[in-house]
Amino acid sequence: MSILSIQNISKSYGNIKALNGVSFEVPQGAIFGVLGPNGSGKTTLLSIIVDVLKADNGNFLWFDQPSSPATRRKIGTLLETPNFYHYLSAFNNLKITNSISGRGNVTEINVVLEKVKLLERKNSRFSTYSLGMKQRLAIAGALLGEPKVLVLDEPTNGLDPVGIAEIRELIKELSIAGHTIIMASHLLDEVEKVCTHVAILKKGTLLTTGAVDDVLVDNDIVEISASDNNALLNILQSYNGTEQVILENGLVQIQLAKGTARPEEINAFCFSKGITLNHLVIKKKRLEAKFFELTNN
Ligand SMILES: Nc1ncnc2c1ncn2[C@@H]1O[C@H](COP(=O)(O)OP(=O)(O)OP(=O)(O)O)[C@@H](O)[C@H]1O
Repeated sequence: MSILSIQNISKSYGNIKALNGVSFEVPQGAIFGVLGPNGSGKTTLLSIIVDVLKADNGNFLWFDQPSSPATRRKIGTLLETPNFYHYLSAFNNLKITNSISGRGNVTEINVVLEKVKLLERKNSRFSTYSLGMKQRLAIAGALLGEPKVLVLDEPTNGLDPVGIAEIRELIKELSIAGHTIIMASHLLDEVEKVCTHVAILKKGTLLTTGAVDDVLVDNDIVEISASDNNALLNILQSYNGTEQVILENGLVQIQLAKGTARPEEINAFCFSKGITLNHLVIKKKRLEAKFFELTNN
């Protein structure tokens, strides 16, 4: 079953097209990253799927059903930092969250505090919390009402490295505990480390989506040269399996799918076409380079 199915969603603010016909599916149990640079439409998309904003076109289904109070009860959201009271304890702050949102009940508060590892500090004032603890408390608030799905907008934004690591660990633990997680991020590294699936947005358009291992797979790059690199480029047009062949810094770069680089084959192919190589090196394409290429081309 697909937890969320987004179909052809578009949204404009005046003449700014924030989302342009975006479609993708979030599988059950995924940690799904919505990845894109600033301004690519991530917050707009998350706001639409939690009914804070209305799409101009397109629709979305939660648990194969149109959005309704019943589906919304199964979704915990954290789109912006909640306004917790600084002079109250974590426990009392969550009591207020519970009474305002109507989600969950008071007996659940200790359970969600335990989940985010704040139970021991439940009576400490919010003002004594580190930024990472404050964010974990915000996630605890989103966990009230036992949601099946958590929607988090840039959950590690503004945190120090320790806080970031804590939140990433927590997200993985919540996933193991059975929650499907949908999170926006502008950090490729974060999506690689935390997410199982990804949708990459650029200026409101979906560039690609799928399992992280498939979408962000490393490519093999074979770098070769000969005395006449233009002739080399030319013959490679008929070499099977290349994804891209370019001339860069005086070397010919052949991009191949991961694990398909066979240097002896390329060497033999060039030789059979009358070209002797004077350089042959295999490299891995950096994921950053791939992300840069995806979002810039
Ligand atoms: N209320 C608004 N009024 C006008 N334009 C808006 C509004 N909200 C967002 N936009 C514009 O829509 C586009 C998408 O913004 P959005 O906040 O969804 O992107 P984002 O990927 O979440 O970016 P960021 O990471 O910076 O928050 C941007 O060009 C933004 O300036």
